[in-house]
Amino acid sequence: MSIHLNALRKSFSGSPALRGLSADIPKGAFFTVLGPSGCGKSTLLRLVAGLETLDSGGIALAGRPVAGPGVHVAPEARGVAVVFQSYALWPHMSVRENVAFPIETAGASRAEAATRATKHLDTVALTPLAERKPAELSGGQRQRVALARCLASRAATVLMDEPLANLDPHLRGAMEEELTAFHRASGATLLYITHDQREAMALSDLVAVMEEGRFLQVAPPEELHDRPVSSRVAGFVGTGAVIPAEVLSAGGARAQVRLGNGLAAEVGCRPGTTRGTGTVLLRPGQVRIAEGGLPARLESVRYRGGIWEGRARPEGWASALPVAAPARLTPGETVPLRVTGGWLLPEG
Ligand SMILES: Nc1ncnc2c1ncn2[C@@H]1O[C@H](COP(=O)(O)OP(=O)(O)OP(=O)(O)O)[C@@H](O)[C@H]1O
Repeated sequence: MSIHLNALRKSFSGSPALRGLSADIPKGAFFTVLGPSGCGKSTLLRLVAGLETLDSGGIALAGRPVAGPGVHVAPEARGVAVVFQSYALWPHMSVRENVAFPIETAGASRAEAATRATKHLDTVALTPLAERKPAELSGGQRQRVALARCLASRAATVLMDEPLANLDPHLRGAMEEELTAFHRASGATLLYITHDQREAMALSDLVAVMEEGRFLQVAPPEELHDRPVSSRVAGFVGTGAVIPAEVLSAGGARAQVRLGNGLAAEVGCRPGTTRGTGTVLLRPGQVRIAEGGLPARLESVRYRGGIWEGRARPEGWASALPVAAPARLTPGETVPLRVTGGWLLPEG
């Protein structure tokens, strides 16, 4: 079901956690909230789940107001399932019972609950471990039990608070696949919380970048990466450099700019951009080593599996440019740079 968030405000002892946050999350979307620790992500999720009450604003699920002035629908009546970082499994129940129990309490017969539990344990490849207790499982396996329980609940909306945070990197990759499969299989609307930008990019249809109780930008991952609204958003997503620029001319979605003290480039921009000063975001792939380019000294180099990424500073420049190359780069060497892309930031 769709989730409508309208001007949400919430303070704790006078300090605001949410400061007028609004968004429309379409039915069936994988919607991720990305932001640093303390920006209000868990507060938002708890408000949607009904575990906190709003100070002002309103929340509607599938068009039905569930929180707002004079309205507070109880968590169990909202039709949402929540997966916390801690998984919240019942320790005395087997894996199978952990999945079947909520189905039974929701009114299904014992036989029906057992059938559905079996089906969903199979989906997350846990059938061989169905009779174990949670204590006898790895972190990733526990996570899969929590996912199976979510699938079995047939909740139309699933809220997930950093569900992969406790897993090692290898397991995270596998669990990302599970999450994508889960989303596809269930057709549920997912409100997913993370502070890991790589995870947000890999999983989501839409990402909201959150800072200090507000969304700075809500967009599909590619748009957030290639066309962020501000240097703040650019800083949350991917790597790169923000360079002062002079806009020489602009037409449609392209602008001719002069970067730093004289490097010419054509970059993307919002329609309606005018001449003047601005800032340009350059991603590593948008600066190439090419004959006749501006000489720059490599200050640092990192191997990224298949490509080398470095930062190179042209003489007299205040900031270094990101550079990517298929061949080995060596710190200290001077390389000729050409800019082959970039994005003029709308808000500096
Ligand atoms: N129950 C509470 N009582 C008092 N302050 C709270 C409470 N819950 C959250 N806060 C405060 O509200 C702000 C937002 O907290 P929240 O847990 O939503 O952030 P977060 O983005 O989820 O952080 P993290 O990524 O570290 O979990 C923080 O300053 C936090 O200290």
